[in-house]
Amino acid sequence: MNTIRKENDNQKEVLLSVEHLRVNFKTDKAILNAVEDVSFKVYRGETLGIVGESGCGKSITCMSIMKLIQGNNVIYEDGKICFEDVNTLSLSDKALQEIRGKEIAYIFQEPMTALNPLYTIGNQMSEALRLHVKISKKEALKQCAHYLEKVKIPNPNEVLMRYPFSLSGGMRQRVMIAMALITNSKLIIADEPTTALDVTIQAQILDLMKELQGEFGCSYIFITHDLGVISEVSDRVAVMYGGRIVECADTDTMFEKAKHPYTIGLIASRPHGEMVEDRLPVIPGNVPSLNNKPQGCPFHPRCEAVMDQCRKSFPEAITYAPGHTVACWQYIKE
Ligand SMILES: Nc1ncnc2c1ncn2[C@@H]1O[C@H](COP(=O)(O)OP(=O)(O)OP(=O)(O)O)[C@@H](O)[C@H]1O
Repeated sequence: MNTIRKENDNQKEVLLSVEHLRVNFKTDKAILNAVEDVSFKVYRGETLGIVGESGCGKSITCMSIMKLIQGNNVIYEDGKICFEDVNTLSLSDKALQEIRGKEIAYIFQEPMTALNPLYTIGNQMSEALRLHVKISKKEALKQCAHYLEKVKIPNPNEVLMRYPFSLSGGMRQRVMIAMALITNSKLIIADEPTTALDVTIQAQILDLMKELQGEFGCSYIFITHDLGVISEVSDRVAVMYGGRIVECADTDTMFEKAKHPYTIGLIASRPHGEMVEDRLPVIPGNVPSLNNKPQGCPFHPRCEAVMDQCRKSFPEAITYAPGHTVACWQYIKE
């Protein structure tokens, strides 16, 4: 049987390494496995896209990095999350507070999740900065205006005095990006940041994020269910299904040489420019719910290439080619 080869790091510097992460939720009736044995790396200055259908565990995986999951029914059963060699899962709340918003920032689909409607933008941005940097309020506001300019918000001094509800969705998302950059975050996790925006604003925000990455050298994890967005922004892509990463590769390889039947189906069902048929192919069936996950590979009930082994156990990921891993029994030779 193939053994797992170490991923080819190509001398790139690892910023974040998630190893064998398992996240469960305890309910009255059962323990639900939301994330199972997930491992991936994020290199300095790159964008990793995480893609998969709703409920596959993208957000829970990424929120675990900063232990952001609400509620006391969450169990980090196993795994390690090394951010610059610190295991964030083992940190106290106080130590995590130091990292949140400074080293690692999380941008949500709906910025109002993070912005307080009762305070002005200037108040919130400057206080977020002053949590991590010892400067006067006046100096902080000056820096805030500078960063609002960076995210191309016109009249930044006027915007600093406004309340979040008086800004458009696109403007609020720009404010969130400015807040992530002002503290010099090394890793920005963007969770469907453009899904709620219309297409032109979405394109502007994606372009802006790319431009700022060039200037600030930060890394992004970009969570989305939209393969079009992934192909635009990502250097590498991890595909999730049923709480697992089923395939990971650089973006070109993923779109041209995907190996996992789920990835192949996902790419085939994507609207594209040269469509000759009226209908897009769809992957039959639905994503399994957490309390009804099939044994073995969670994709097997929907998979056209299903084999006996797929119903019994989930395969270990193998390195199909340098930098390209896939977890599918088809590629494991006995
Ligand atoms: N607090 C919780 N208690 C129980 N189950 C939860 C809790 N939070 C999330 N889940 C479940 O964990 C699974 C993974 O959720 P997650 O939000 O990571 O999915 P996702 O891939 O990000 O989906 P979406 O694209 O819809 O946001 C889902 O089935 C979700 O219902």
